[in-house]
Amino acid sequence: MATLDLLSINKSFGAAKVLHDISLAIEDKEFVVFVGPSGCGKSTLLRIIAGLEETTSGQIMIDGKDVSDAHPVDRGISMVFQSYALYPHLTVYENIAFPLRVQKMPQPEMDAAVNRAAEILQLTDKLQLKPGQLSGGQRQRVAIGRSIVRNPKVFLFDEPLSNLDAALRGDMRVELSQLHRSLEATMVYVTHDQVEAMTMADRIVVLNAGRVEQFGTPMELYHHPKTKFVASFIGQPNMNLLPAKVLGSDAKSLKVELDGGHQMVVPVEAGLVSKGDNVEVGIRPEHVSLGDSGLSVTVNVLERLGGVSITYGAVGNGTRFCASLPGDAAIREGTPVTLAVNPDDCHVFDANGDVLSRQAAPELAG
Ligand SMILES: Nc1ncnc2c1ncn2[C@@H]1O[C@H](COP(=O)(O)OP(=O)(O)OP(=O)(O)O)[C@@H](O)[C@H]1O
Repeated sequence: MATLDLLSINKSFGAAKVLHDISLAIEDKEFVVFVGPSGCGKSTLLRIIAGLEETTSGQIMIDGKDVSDAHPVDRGISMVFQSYALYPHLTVYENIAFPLRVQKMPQPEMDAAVNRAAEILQLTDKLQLKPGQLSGGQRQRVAIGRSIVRNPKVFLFDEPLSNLDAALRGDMRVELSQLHRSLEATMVYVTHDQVEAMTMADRIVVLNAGRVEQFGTPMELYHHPKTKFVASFIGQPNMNLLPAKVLGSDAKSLKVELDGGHQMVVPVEAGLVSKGDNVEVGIRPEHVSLGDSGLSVTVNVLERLGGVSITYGAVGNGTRFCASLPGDAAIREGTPVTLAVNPDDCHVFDANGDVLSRQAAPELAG
């Protein structure tokens, strides 16, 4: 398998610049997920790695070798598409074997390679069927099988699960994670679904308008988002962002008043923020609990999922607020509740959307 390095990749389509100076070092055997909203450039970046799209400038290195000008088939990569791209008139065996037939691989070797892939993907008893006789999940596995037999240095996946229903997507997520472990392969996976990113990735690249917003492990992004964009993109339900005013600060903490009047001291450095400035305080729905003091929230909609109760309501001047409370929480639609918030769990974003650095030990600010 292989390392994959992107060095200052820029891409424009005519006058439109869609990728801005992207540099990433992806390690051998890593599962890296590119995630971001529609149009942020993730598919273009993947296609550039595959050689299906040219860069405007920058270099692509696979295992330390510059492949920027190499033909796609010479890069040692294999790509699985959202659309499966199977041949409907060929059997599963022939679909998986297709790249090996093109290479004119001898039949015994081809049988061994296809059978191994079919075994890994639990398709052994489907090899003589046509794609039309398979479920969506099985078809996607055939497409993955066609990648595996090529024994690539790097696997690329472009939204491979988006045509599947929710339950099957969940199963395929687990299968892909297991596949990654058993193949010990370097994999790059594109999705707009942050749950896929969080559950499968060793590290996630969050893209925003053609720029890398943050590159880190799922838990780094969840606990230490560098920007409001990352904070609100990672985590489900989305992080709440409450307008707040800075009342004061010292070296280690910031005192704020949230929309709705609740005041708290958050253990973050003030940086360039000072008294009177407007900031936003990020509070994850799962980081609040029913309490005697805290945020006063009117519950508009309540979704009881059994394990958790999700409430959608409003604080202060109507700012939306979502809370995820454990179990069958004792709350009712249309009634106000008080939600306790631990300042250690809060994030503060300045007017540019950048997070204020966190301090370990909170201290009261004046
Ligand atoms: N061939 C092309 N010609 C012109 N513009 C393009 C071309 N391909 C992509 N773009 C533009 O580049 C930007 C990034 O597109 P890209 O498909 O990489 O986004 P994405 O993040 O994968 O989005 P999605 O999740 O919707 O697939 C978009 O603004 C898109 O319109």
